[in-house]
Amino acid sequence: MSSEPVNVNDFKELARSALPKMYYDFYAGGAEDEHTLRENIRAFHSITIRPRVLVDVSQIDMSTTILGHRISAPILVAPTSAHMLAFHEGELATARAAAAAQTIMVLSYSSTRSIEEVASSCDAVRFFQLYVFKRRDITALIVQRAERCGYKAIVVTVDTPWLGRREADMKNKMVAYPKKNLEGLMSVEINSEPGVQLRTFAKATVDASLSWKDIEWLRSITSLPILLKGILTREDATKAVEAGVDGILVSNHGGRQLDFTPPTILVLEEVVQAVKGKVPVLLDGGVRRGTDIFKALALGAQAVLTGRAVLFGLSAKGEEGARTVLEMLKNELETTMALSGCPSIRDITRNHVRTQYDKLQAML
Ligand SMILES: Cc1cc2nc3c(=O)[nH]c(=O)nc-3n(C[C@H](O)[C@H](O)[C@H](O)COP(=O)(O)O)c2cc1C
Ligand SMILES: CCCCCCC(=O)C(=O)O
Repeated sequence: MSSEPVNVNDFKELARSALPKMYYDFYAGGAEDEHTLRENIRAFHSITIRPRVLVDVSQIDMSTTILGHRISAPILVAPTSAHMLAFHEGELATARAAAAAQTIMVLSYSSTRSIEEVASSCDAVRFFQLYVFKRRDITALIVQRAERCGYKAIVVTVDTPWLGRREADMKNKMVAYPKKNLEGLMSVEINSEPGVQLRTFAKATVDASLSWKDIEWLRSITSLPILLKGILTREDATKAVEAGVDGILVSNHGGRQLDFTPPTILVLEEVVQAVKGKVPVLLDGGVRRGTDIFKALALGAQAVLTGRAVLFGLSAKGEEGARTVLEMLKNELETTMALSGCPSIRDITRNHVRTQYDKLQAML
């Protein structure tokens, strides 16, 4: 690309040129036919915006709070693994980019920089993402480390009892990357072929028996708020609220787990209605534009998280790239709010969007 990137898709192309194919495919790819991966993005395109005019938009305020923490805009950094494959400073650079954008980064348990290193990289509010391991003692230890290092919430990923089949990784014979947080705690040696090492590792370590009763156990090991990541149905949203969690993240893991799960933006409203405002509902999956963020907020999300957009920025231009991506998304959201007649986040309502379902209803 000869000109400077002006949007996330431009950064995706830069990332494609900057990275070895194996790493690019690991970041960009999804499970099996990648139907959900594509639909996450396409579904945003099926929703139109109903702008209101003659509203005073001379001042736009995108700031909001998540679990009591003020952020500059409702865009968080989703937990993604292995940032050192993108840039030598890895998650340290991402953490600084998130801090510069005055937002929250959720650090992946499978980061290539440790919980402690990221905590001391810069001053910011951060959350920690957790997989529950068969070794519950090690799980508890990791949570304690995150708590001690000042992380403000635990985001428990519940859509990964097994790792999804990522066929690009199989074809590329993707190699395992270091799991910094597990060093000295458990063996990360994997006796399997490149291409399936991550799946083999997940099968050996992640507790596939995890179930609703274990939320109580999670509660017993931390005083931090607990969010569940990977909820896609009203049934599970209701159970999550009953189990006493502090927040829900509507997510299909960016289309990397079960293919043919619905695009997150299309099930957001179902979850929001089931939750009845009892806990915050967040969304990730396919967010590439400020208009996507606006649509998610209109359908009831308190904020969105973005995974690949930040990875593309980091791969293309390191810390500056990750920061630029976050700033671009903020700028696009700001423009969308101004052009839709919404000077603040609370002015964005259900009436500001029209879904395919709304169109069908109107025809009845
Ligand atoms: C390369 C990559 C690694 C990821 N690693 C994790 C992880 O370690 N833990 C987790 O809960 N989700 C992980 N995810 C899923 C993200 O948290 C998020 O759900 C997804 O990226 C959102 O979709 P998007 O990439 O379209 O924004 C990963 C996603 C990608 C692309
Ligand atoms: C122990 C499970 C490995 C998880 C790998 C990171 C991840 O979630 C991903 O999508 O990749």
